[in-house]
Amino acid sequence: MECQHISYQYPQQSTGLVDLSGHFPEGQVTTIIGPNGAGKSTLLNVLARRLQPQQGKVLVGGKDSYDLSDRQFAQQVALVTQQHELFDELTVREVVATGRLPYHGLLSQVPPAEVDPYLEVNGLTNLADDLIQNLSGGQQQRVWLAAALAQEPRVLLLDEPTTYLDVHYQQALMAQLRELASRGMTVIQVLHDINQAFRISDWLWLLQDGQLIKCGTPAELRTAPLLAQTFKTAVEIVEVPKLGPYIVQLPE
Ligand SMILES: Nc1ncnc2c1ncn2[C@@H]1O[C@H](COP(=O)(O)OP(=O)(O)OP(=O)(O)O)[C@@H](O)[C@H]1O
Repeated sequence: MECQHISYQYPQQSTGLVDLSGHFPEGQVTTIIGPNGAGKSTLLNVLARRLQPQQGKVLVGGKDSYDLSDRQFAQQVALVTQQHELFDELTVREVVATGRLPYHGLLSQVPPAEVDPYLEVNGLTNLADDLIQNLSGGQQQRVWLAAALAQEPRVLLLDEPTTYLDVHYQQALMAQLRELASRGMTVIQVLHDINQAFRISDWLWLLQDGQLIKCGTPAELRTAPLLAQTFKTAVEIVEVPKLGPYIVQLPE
């Protein structure tokens, strides 16, 4: 996936995204980081075709994303976000089955055998017949991930996927994302925890005020002056035994 000169402005807003260009390496985990209001979610929504940029293009597999039909796009790109359409009356199995709609068109046409593996791999088999509205936030998050994976996308987009997850499931999710990338999926996520972002990612995009300040490997971006300037706080990078470099925010 690649951005070419993307600019996006919300109605009556001056900020959004300003002339972003860069790529998201195939089969790798990229994390978009930056302070509040930097444009991270806006960028993810542009990549997911939920917001149409006023200028520039997003390329998916070398094609302009807007040259693909809705169905073709959904076979290429899946989004896991915190904002969900009202699916309250659906069971877990039905929600995961919605991920197969780009291949079948109607929920009733989706064979259970195409849903079961995604329930299983996300630990949802026992919850399959429960209504999604009766699940905890963390369980719901796993259902949305399972539905996105059922789309069999080349590119998986995730907005703050760890928000409702406890420490155990956060680690399990990060391991799952690494595994998906190792099998060729391009994973692009927004995370607030920069240490987690640096630890898990192959590639990082650092945004500020709607602009791409720098993209590169964790080693290239892990510099105290760059992070201090972008996040407007003093930081130090310390070496923690068994963990490696750790970014610490210093008291004001
Ligand atoms: N629906 C909207 N309408 C108008 N302006 C918006 C809307 N959503 C976001 N913005 C503005 O666009 C800018 C970027 O917002 P965005 O949510 O993309 O930032 P972010 O980096 O994801 O922030 P956060 O870390 O707080 O989630 C901000 O100035 C925000 O106020």
